[in-house]
Amino acid sequence: MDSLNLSISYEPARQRRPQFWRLAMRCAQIAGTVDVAFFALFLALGSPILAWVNVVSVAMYAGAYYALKYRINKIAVVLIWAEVLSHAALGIILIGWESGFHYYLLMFIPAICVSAGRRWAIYALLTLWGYYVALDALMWFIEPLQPIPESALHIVHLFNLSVVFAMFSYLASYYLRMVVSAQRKLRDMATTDPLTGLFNRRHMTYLAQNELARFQRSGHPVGFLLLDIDHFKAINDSFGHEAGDRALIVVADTIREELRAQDLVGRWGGEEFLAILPETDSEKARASAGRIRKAFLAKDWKEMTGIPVDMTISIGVSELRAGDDLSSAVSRADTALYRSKSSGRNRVELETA
Ligand SMILES: Nc1nc2c(ncn2[C@@H]2O[C@H](COP(=O)(O)OP(=O)(O)OP(=O)(O)O)[C@@H](O)[C@H]2O)c(=O)[nH]1
Repeated sequence: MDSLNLSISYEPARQRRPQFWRLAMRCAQIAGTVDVAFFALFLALGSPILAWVNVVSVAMYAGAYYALKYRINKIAVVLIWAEVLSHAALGIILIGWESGFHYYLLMFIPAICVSAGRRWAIYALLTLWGYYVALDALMWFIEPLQPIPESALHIVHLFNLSVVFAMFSYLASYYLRMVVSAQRKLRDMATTDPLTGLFNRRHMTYLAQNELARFQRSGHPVGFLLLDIDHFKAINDSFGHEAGDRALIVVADTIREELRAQDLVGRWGGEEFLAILPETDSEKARASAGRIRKAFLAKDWKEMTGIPVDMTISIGVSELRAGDDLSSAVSRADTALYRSKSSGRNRVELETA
């Protein structure tokens, strides 16, 4: 965990959380558009100073947008902060607390929490809180400098409230999507072999334990195939590791294609694969293994991998037995695989009774 934190904190700031900066760009766009609407609203309500404040705001958001586009994130952050803080203060001092301009300050809370380190986040949150309270307290003592009619004030309040509601909802759903997609990526990374896209050994062990538990409950048969490419070292040695990797991908696809959707296939070691076949006894598992072996023979390896060698595979087959644990079933398949290798390879061998 510590090493993970270290690696994150040593990344350059602009590369950190790129989604955050993309979101900031989107927000600058939305806020600029809202300020154009504000310009029209305040002109209509007879408050020209606030109308022209919005022209400055639009310019600041446009500046922030282009700063983010060219990755000058610090300038963008300063522009956005300056805009929101000054706009909220001006709006409140000119037409009153009831205008609801202070709601915009609250939008900084989630932004600070996701973008700053913990210490800076605490300082920034305290400063924001102080600013918010100071504005509130100020308005107990002074009257708005440029009051607008009460009905107009209600309209401004409703407008501000609605914009902040909409933006919070948008931000919340955006972050939810981000978290869900990050979770999915993490799960894939934890369970999948990056080269072949098959399950990795750790996840296969987990899935195998589930199958074992199901077998112990229901007694339904579960077949195991241990598959090993023949003379794979020679392929690496003759054509290079990258060619070997290409071949491994095609091998994985071939195994996957010949099995059913409910069968579980994983990369068990370098050029060794494990398949778990639910509801399959050893005879049926042997038939599946035979299909895979034949598919290897039928494949045009040169066309698929660029390697001018026909690859073959040896397969050991076993079936879960009462009292088995995972390693005993795999180990019987391994013994059968060894027999298949020692009897000349390109064969399917069944475990002995
Ligand atoms: N390209 C590539 N090669 C790998 C990978 N993992 C393991 N290997 C290679 O797989 C080869 C396995 O060699 P051996 O265990 O001697 O087996 P073999 O040459 O297939 O011989 P038999 O299994 O006896 O038929 C080694 O050369 C490993 O370097 C990988 O991810 N990519």
